[in-house]
Parts: sequence; structure tokens; C-alpha cells
Amino acid sequence: MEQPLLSYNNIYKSYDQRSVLNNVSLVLEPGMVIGLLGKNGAGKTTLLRSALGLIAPDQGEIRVFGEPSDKLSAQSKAQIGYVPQQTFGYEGFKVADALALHRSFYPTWDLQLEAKWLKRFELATDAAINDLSIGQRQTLALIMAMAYHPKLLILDEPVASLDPIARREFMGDLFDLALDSGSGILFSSHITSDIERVASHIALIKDAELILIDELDVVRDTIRRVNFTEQNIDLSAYRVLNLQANSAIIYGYQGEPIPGALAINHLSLEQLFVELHG
Ligand SMILES: Nc1ncnc2c1ncn2[C@@H]1O[C@H](COP(=O)(O)OP(=O)(O)OP(=O)(O)O)[C@@H](O)[C@H]1O
Repeated sequence: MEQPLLSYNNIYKSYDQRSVLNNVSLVLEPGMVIGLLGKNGAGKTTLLRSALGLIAPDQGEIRVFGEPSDKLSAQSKAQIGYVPQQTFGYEGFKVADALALHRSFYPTWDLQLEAKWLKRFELATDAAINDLSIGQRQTLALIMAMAYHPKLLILDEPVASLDPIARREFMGDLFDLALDSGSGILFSSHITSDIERVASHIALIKDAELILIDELDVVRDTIRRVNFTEQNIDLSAYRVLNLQANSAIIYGYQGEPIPGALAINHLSLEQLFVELHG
């Protein structure tokens, strides 16, 4: 089996005795695009930053390309692309100068890709970074993180400030990048439609715990809301993600009848997210 690009093994992290990551395990293999979904404060940024050695977990082990994340070699670091939630450096630079400096760190920089994206997103190279809109800055940050074909791409809400057209195009490129070059992508987002469009896998984080990690198609196909009147309905054949007085969200449904169920309904990713947090 190929070595995972990134693996989290039983990660715990607390701040002031408040748990932010609770026993999180996750593996990113080449070709996977994992969309990390969770509400504000769920622990997404903490999880992403800890992969880069920027945050040290209290317990557990994180490996990137097989190396411990807090002792990454320079060679491994050069194969990671990271776009934080808040960009940016290069204040006082023009776009062209910032790109030239950034490019100089990466021998695998793809000038054609850079030119294609600059054109597509209408970023003027003579514009001053300080004058760019938030969305334009985010676009530039994405170009800077992706144009050297990193093996591992970690994106913290990468497209939140982009308009829907730019979002759609970038998300498409992300997916192509992963599939073409055997890279892997872990990105966080609140935008369930973006995750549905490009992710191969979804990781759902709630109250510091990874409550679901699986292929997106499997999640879509086997998640259901079950309505019932009797409290003694037997749902033991499923993973119950949420249990209310007269309904439950179950995972692992295969189309069979459930005795006592009044209704068994599909849930979109957005409905799942809303209902889990309702
Ligand atoms: N350095 C810190 N000190 C104390 N608490 C922190 C620190 N960093 C993060 N936290 C807390 O940890 C929790 C998780 O934060 P994190 O930034 O990982 O969430 P998130 O899922 O990325 O949220 P968002 O979607 O709003 O970006 C939050 O409650 C946050 O306040």
C-alpha cells in the first residue's frame, strides 16, 4: 500500500481544559480530496495547523509523508501547499514581485499554470497587494499554494471569499490537481455545495470529535432520517448520529425496511449538517 500523505492518529488537543480535538484519527491517501465540515469553533483550523507542526497536539501522532509533523524535513515542507484562513504576507509588494519571490522557493513551479490562473481570475500583475480585495488576495494565495504542484495541499476555507464562479473554477482545479498528480487535499469549508462538488471524502467534525469520515458517495447513499413514534425502535444495525424523541439520523442504511419506522428519508449534506447542529 502507498504511504499516506498525512495521517492523524488519536489526536487530543485542549485549550484551558476545554477539548478542541478529541481522539481524532484521519488518513489522507494520494488522490483523496477530503472536505472537512464543521461549524465555527469545531476544531477545523486546529486540526489543519497541527498537520504543519504549527500547533502541537497534547497526545497522539501526526505524520506527513511518513515524517513526524513537528520534525518535517525541508524537502517535505517544499511539497506542502498551505492556505491559511487569513492570508497574507507580501504587503507593499506588487503581484508580479510577490509571485517572483514566492516562485524562487519552489523548483517545481509551473509558470503556465500561474499564467492560466492569473488570466482566468483577472489578477493584474502590476496591482499592489495592499489594493487587492479580500477575494483577490485569496485567489493569489491559492495560486501561490498550488502552482508548484504540492503533493499535499492543506486549505483552510480556501474559497470562502470568492464569488460563485471563481469558487466553482478553483474547486474544479483542485480536484484535477489531486487526480492528475497523485496529490492529496485536505480542505475545510462551511459551504456544503463546494464539498459535494469536489470532495472524494467528507470528514464531519462536531464538538471536537470526528463523527464521520467516509467516501462522499457512501455518506450520500446511506445517511437517512428515520421518523418513528415508538421509543423502542431498534436502530442497532446502524450508526446513530443523532437521536431525538421521534427521529434519528442513521448511517449505513442499505434500503431495507425498519420495523416501527414511519418514514425513512434521504438527507442532503446541508440538511445533515443543519440537523446535526439543530
Ligand atoms: N490559541 C488558542 N487558545 C485558546 N483557545 C483556542 C486557541 N485556538 C483555538 N482555540 C479555540 O479552539 C476552538 C477551535 O478553534 P478552531 O479555530 O480550530 O475552530 P474552527 O473549526 O476552525 O472554526 P472556524 O470555522 O470559525 O474557523 C475554538 O473554540 C477556539 O476558540
